[in-house]
Amino acid sequence: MSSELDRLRESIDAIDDRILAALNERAKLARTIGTLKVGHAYRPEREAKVLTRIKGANAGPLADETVAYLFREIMSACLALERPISVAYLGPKGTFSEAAAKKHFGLAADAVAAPSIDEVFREVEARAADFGIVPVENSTEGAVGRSLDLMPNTPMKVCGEVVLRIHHHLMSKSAKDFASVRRVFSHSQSLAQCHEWLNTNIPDAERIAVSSNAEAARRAADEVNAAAVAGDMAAEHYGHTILASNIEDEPNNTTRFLILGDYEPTPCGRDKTSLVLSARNRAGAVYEMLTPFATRGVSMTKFESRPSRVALWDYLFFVDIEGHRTDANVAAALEEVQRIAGYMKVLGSYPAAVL
Ligand SMILES: O=C(O)C(=O)C[C@]1(C(=O)O)C=C[C@@H](O)C=C1
Repeated sequence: MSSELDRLRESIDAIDDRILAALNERAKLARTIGTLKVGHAYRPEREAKVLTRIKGANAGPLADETVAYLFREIMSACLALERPISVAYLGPKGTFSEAAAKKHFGLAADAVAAPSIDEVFREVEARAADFGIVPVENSTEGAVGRSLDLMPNTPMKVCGEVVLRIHHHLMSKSAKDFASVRRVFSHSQSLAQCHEWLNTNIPDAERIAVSSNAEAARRAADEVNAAAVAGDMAAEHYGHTILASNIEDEPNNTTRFLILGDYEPTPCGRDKTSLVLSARNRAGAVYEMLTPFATRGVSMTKFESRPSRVALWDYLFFVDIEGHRTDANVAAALEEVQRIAGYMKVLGSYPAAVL
């Protein structure tokens, strides 16, 4: 006699068959689309539209974020069937950059660890990887200088952004509690982001800054009563036990990454454009240079200055605006800014992060 539970499970099996058939039908269409495309099969503007549409169409009870993640993976698998893609990230395995690569491209993409931010740029420029992902800013620690410094000279385009909530955990293989932790390894930015928590909970443990959180997890795994401050992926990769979760001082700790590649996305409706500018060296020059954005109704979402490294007290300005470079008001504003600025490079127009 079939119980209520068995009947419900049979219904789920029948639905799973329909989902499976629909998934394969979708995959076949994507594969055909793949044969029609020239260049990269990856189309971030289309992916952003699919995810935005699915979130809008979702009737629940699954959350919009949940269905978006499921469709992220479906598209990742469909893309791999068209043409597998590789993505260089700042390694080693277990870094937040790897988590950002997986969040943006899904699990079917081939994520390749590079030893430095410079090497991520080089791999994409040399076509050793299809795309690269680099961190550009953290909500508590500010700009990632090296990523910005390499932007003006790369022939690659910015073709996407990823926003990742950063959760740090205290993890160890050998220490069973806070009291037995003698040394804590982490990247200097992460030690800074967890400064208050470390002062309160393990004030006597020595803090050692290393090149990445993943490297910290590796070092801590080899040493008795050592711990690391790192993320979930590093804990999993090095087999640590998490002694305390989410120890970052700022609960909204977020890092923004940019995707680099030899591809210029067309508009998707919710786009951003990244630029580098330099102002002529006279009073009011920066104000004057940015005025066309205000008069054309273009919103600026980021303004960051960095020494140009060409002349003393000479600066480059990294600016993000809303809209695509081909939108009429953006194109008109850029034309005026170009005339006023000493130098302007459009790094790329790309879909604003959906996930
Ligand atoms: O529409 C396309 O161009 C596709 O290749 C299909 C698809 C998808 O699965 O929806 C797959 C990969 C692209 O990055 C964008 C979308």
